[in-house]
Amino acid sequence: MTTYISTRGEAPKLGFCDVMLTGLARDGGLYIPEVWPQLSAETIASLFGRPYWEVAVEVLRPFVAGEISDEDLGRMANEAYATFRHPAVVPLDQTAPNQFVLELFHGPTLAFKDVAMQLIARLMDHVLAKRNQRTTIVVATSGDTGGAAVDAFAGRDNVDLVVLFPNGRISDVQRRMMTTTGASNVYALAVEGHFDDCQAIVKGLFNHHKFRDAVSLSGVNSINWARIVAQVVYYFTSAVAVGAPARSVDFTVPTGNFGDIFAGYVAKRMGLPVRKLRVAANVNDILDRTLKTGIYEVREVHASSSPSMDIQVSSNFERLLFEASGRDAALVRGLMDSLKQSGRFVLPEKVLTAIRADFESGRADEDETSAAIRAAWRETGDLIDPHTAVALAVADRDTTEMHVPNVVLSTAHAAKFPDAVEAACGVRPALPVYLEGLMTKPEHIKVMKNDQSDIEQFVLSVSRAAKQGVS
Ligand SMILES: Cc1ncc(COP(=O)(O)O)c(C=O)c1O
Ligand SMILES: N[C@@H](CCOP(=O)(O)O)C(=O)O
Repeated sequence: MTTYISTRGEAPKLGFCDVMLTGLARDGGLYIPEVWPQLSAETIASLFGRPYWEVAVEVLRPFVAGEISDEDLGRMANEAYATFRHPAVVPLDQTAPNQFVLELFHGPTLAFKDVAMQLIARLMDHVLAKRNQRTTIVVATSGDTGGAAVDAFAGRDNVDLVVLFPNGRISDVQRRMMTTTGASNVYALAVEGHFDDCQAIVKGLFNHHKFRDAVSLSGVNSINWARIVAQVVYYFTSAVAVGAPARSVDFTVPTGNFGDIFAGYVAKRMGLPVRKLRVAANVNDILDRTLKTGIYEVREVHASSSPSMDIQVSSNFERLLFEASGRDAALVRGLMDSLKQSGRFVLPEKVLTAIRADFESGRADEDETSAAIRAAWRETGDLIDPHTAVALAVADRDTTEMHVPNVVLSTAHAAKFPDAVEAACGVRPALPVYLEGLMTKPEHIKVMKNDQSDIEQFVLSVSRAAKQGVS
């Protein structure tokens, strides 16, 4: 059985199912496997051409072994990816010599979050039912995680889901995906603040142990290891499609909370020959600045046309700090304390060097993002979303090694951001037919102050776990 340890070194070691239900570690850190599972070159080569759900079983098996059987995992993966509207689940397009675009937006809510969320909703339900437990999930979203969670968890018997989103800072389509479900176990809260405020509240709830135990709190943000591991799968499918393990591959990833690109790092640690992982940031470029200067410094958040990446505090960077420091939990605790107290920390030289061995970075401003949307439309007739456009702009400008295939992650469908796309190229993307009613359904939203105790009161009032005394 794979065991998991916290990046802050002061929480109990857990197995996969407990890690998945726990979310944030009790010492405020993030869980990571004690030992990185390895896939051999033969196993990686054998993934070529296989159905996506089968590859998911191969990649996830070592993380869940001894706790979830292959048969159960296969059944849940099969069901999860049957909800996608493309037979390849995550098709790969070639757009230039050695440039490929991985379309991760064919799931029910048109963003890459569906890839992990459809699977982990089934995994959580499976484990909760076996244990006869209920849970209360509180999730923070800058627009996409929330919709994916609502779709995946609406109507499930063992879960209440509370979604916190920044009021007025997400697209109408994103908001409606969270507010129109009508499911009695889903609550959409519009918080008067930024995404970082919502994420800080969620972490605050986890760090309030009495509250956390009273409502049996779980999280499905990328603080949850299960989210990361489910995202590792498409790094394998796409790399194998462009020649791995015989060839190395680069990835360019539109980045905010650092979960998606960290999944690429996990793939590399498991044996996938990844040369560089390229962080693509929008104007909220804290990670690009950090990689260039070694100083992680929180600044004001600017509203951009790629709102899901309007983030300053990137949760999963903590997992990378842990790895790049040689798993020095005391160092991670010190850096996180400094972040809390002063909004910044300085990376020790050896940590920065280790990070730069695996990562590069770039940023695209609003004009560059619009130009990338226009260029894609003019050159290929494809409408791309602004997050994908940030990555394409960075890939086109900052790729340093033209002989290595570069896979750009396309993380959302253009129709989730119709105003930004239309403003850039003059064409308004239409929602797929199955979502046609979305813009006219009644919405259920509660506006909340940016205040942890108000949110706690709300969650307590809706949590059936709390009412039943489950801890
Ligand atoms: C469409 C889209 N692209 C990119 C990102 C950034 O991904 P991550 O937060 O995993 O870095 C997000 C938000 O997570 C997103 O919703
Ligand atoms: N961009 C995300 C922000 C939350 O990221 P997560 O991967 O930690 O869930 C969003 O769309 O909500």
